[in-house]
Amino acid sequence: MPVSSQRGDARPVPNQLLADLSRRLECLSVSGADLFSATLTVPELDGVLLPPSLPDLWSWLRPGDGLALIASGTAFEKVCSGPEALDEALRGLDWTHLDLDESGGEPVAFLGHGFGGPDPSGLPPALLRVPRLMLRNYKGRCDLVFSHAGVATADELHALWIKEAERLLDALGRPVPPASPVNLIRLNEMPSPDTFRRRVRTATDSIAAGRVEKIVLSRRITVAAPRLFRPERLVRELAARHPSCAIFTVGFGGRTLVAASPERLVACTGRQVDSYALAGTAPSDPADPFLGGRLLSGAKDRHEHRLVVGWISSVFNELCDNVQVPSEPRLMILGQLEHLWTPIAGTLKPGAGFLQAAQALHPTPAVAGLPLAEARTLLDELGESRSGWYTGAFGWVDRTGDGEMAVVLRCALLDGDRAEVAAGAGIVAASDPESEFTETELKLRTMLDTLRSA
Ligand SMILES: C=C(O[C@@H]1C=C(C(=O)O)C=C[C@H]1O)C(=O)O
Repeated sequence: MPVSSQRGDARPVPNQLLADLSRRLECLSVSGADLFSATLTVPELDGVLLPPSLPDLWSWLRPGDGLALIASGTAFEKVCSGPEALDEALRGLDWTHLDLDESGGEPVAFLGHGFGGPDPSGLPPALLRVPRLMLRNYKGRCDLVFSHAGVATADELHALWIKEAERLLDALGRPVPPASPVNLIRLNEMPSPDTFRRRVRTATDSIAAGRVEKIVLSRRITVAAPRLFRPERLVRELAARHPSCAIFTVGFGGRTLVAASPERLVACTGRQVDSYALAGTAPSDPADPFLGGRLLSGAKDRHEHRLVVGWISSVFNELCDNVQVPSEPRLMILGQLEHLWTPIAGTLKPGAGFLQAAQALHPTPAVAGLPLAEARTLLDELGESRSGWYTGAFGWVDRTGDGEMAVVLRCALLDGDRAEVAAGAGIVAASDPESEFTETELKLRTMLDTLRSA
């Protein structure tokens, strides 16, 4: 079984890799701990950055940072009632780790959740998963992390882990050829364009009446393709087009959520934590000599952005020391779109951790509104519904509390030949229904254009 690197599907990996893994994993057995993981380095797979075709694919990529986490199988999974329950589930785990090559590579749990409230897609409100096998590539170096929940003899553990390694290596050996673009058919749209415009008007009336300062309204479209969508093909397209984004897949019950999110909810390394305020959007025209000028000098977008910066800063002031907030936003350019962007950083206070920060930051006013409670009430009154974890969060955390979660945006929920895509826009006092509609169309296009080649 020749296995080749996914960089150019060109570099063969020696066939004895599986035999070597088998030898190195001999004589390990688990007793006592809820969860047991073992990490070993695998130079033969260095440079593998893209996920292969695997059922129920879970993966997290930051192509720009040379990071890929590719999961195969499940050692431990817990469906939770919401983000708070994720924290409890993780805290309660007794997790032992054996670092066979002393590479320092920690095992990770993937975790994600929806926006909150009913989710018509039927995805669970929150999920925690530790894969049976995770391939991690960071800056070209590869390690494999094997995990198991419950007691197992050395023979049982060996058999389970080698079977999973076989499955992953076999999948990595199969190339993922690109596909020619197809036309997509729009099947349905929620709400209709006119209803969306009407909701924007009601929202600006509510803002004028002093009920809320900002509210985010969204649209969702289901499309059909003349072939089955392939998550691994969509990931390749997204990684090529948006290498600075967090690109992730969450496979569940035959469907797969795929996203290329520009918005970091939280990232944590040691005690250092940061989050992105991303709000204020305009079409990006590379031929425009005043690129970004409209956004950086526009009163409406600056106001919309300032509200998000202020809110995230106040969460950071509760949880962190040395909070750093740049005085001026930068511009984030993503294909046809540009956003106002302020990265906010701090040092976690004693007692505060990654999951606490992730919970406190969800949902930011970039995806919900301000003040939050009133915005949620108004969203319900307007009939806004969020499906398939859109505007929830997804990411990973290791046992030491290092990790990252992204806001679920620029996403598609793939189901056979169908895909559901969603996009929203922040509404403030000066918002105009037609421009907000156009903004959501542009955001939808990020995913719809890419889906044509998936
Ligand atoms: C809600 C979305 O995007 C959010 C809203 C933005 C805005 O209103 O300008 C910009 C980026 C995101 O924080 C989306 O992409 O669906």
